[in-house]
Amino acid sequence: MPRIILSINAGSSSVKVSVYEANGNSDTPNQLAEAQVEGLTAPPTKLKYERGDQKVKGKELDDINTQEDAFRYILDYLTKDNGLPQLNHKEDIKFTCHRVVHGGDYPKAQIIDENTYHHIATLSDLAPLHNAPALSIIRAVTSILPNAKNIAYFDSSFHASMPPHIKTYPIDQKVASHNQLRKYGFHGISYSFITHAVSIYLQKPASELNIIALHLGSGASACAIQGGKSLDTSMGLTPLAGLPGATRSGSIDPSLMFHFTHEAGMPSRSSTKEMHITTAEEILNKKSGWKALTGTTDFGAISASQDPECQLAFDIFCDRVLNYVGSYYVKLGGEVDALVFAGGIGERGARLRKEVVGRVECLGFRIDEGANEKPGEGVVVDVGAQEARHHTLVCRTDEQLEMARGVVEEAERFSKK
Ligand SMILES: Nc1ncnc2c1ncn2[C@@H]1O[C@H](COP(=O)(O)OP(=O)(O)O)[C@@H](O)[C@H]1O
Ligand SMILES: CC(=O)OP(=O)(O)O
Ligand SMILES: [Mg+2]
Repeated sequence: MPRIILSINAGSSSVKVSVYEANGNSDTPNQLAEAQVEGLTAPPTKLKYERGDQKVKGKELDDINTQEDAFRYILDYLTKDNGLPQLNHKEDIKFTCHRVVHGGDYPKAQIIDENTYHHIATLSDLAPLHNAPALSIIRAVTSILPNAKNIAYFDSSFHASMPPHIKTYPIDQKVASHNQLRKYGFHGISYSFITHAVSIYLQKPASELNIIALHLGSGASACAIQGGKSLDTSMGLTPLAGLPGATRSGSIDPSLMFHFTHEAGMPSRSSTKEMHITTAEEILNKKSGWKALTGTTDFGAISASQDPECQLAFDIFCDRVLNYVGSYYVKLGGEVDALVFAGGIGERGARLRKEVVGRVECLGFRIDEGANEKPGEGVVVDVGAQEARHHTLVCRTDEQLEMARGVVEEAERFSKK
């Protein structure tokens, strides 16, 4: 009998849930449906749904404010869809995969039992927009689908390969080691998908593939991938470091906060029993980025606007992205197969791609304007000019599929306990 897998991706501005059917002898899960609630940081939230030819796009929703609300809404929607009889019996859902952003030192996916749950909870302060919402969904699944086995996939695992001189911060090493203060890096489930997809597209084994990958969504990061493994990435101990995002400042001078407010070190009023953050962390994670600069977190609207604040936000993003493309190109010794754009902004932001690629022409990249404006169908699409030295690709990343594939691949390990 086919097994049903529910794959849940709780991002900072969206929740995406895909339903798969996996047959015993095939290693590729077959997608039955995909539902997405987006706009959690820019209400009204909207539903996108796809099952075969059946499509719903942009249905506005009321009273959906958190990732848990979004998940409960989606599960209800899926189970009420008459065209999805596979979900009529909740007990048929054998596995649920959960994207958990901060997994500390976990090098691979884990079955969620009491120990893993508590370990993920202890990391909540280090991913204030992510771990607690993911745990709220895990709790909901445990009560609604008691028969499903919950597996956590960590955004940080892909970066376990970063060498010590890249993951170590130059601070007192006793404190660093005691408090586990190092660079972890995130968006790893997406980078793993991208590596696999680009390796197939370029017909080059992943172990020989060098790419500069940009996952640009509500949270944005860059990754230098060498021989299919993470060499460096822009996020750090927390997803705040590196590129700016919808509500995040990205990297700033660490002293800035003490000049911004005298209350920087005080507990934030939005701290909860599960998650403690300081006022500084609250400001830099939730009240900065595109929201602070322009009043909206919708980068599509920012890119289309002529307002000076939007133009400034756009220019800042291009500038910070360039910092990483340039330095990762050097770290990879110029041996780069492709520059890859992914995530909501990377996949849909033609203007941003054009601007960034235009600025790195000196490195051998060049955009094909027609292909860039309207990238064709497919998981990976070339938007670079034919004569360019390196490819410029758009990859429609799919974190849910990456997790579901992992479950099928490791079904034996996950079925044991
Ligand atoms: N046409 C567009 N051009 C640029 N950015 C866009 C466009 N459409 C959507 N976006 C942006 O994509 C981002 C969401 O990306 P996504 O990767 O789905 O987010 P999340 O981090 O929640 O997973 C939002 O900032 C949204 O404004
Ligand atoms: C790690 C991270 O920032 O994720 P997202 O872009 O989904 O918020
Ligand atoms: Mg995301």
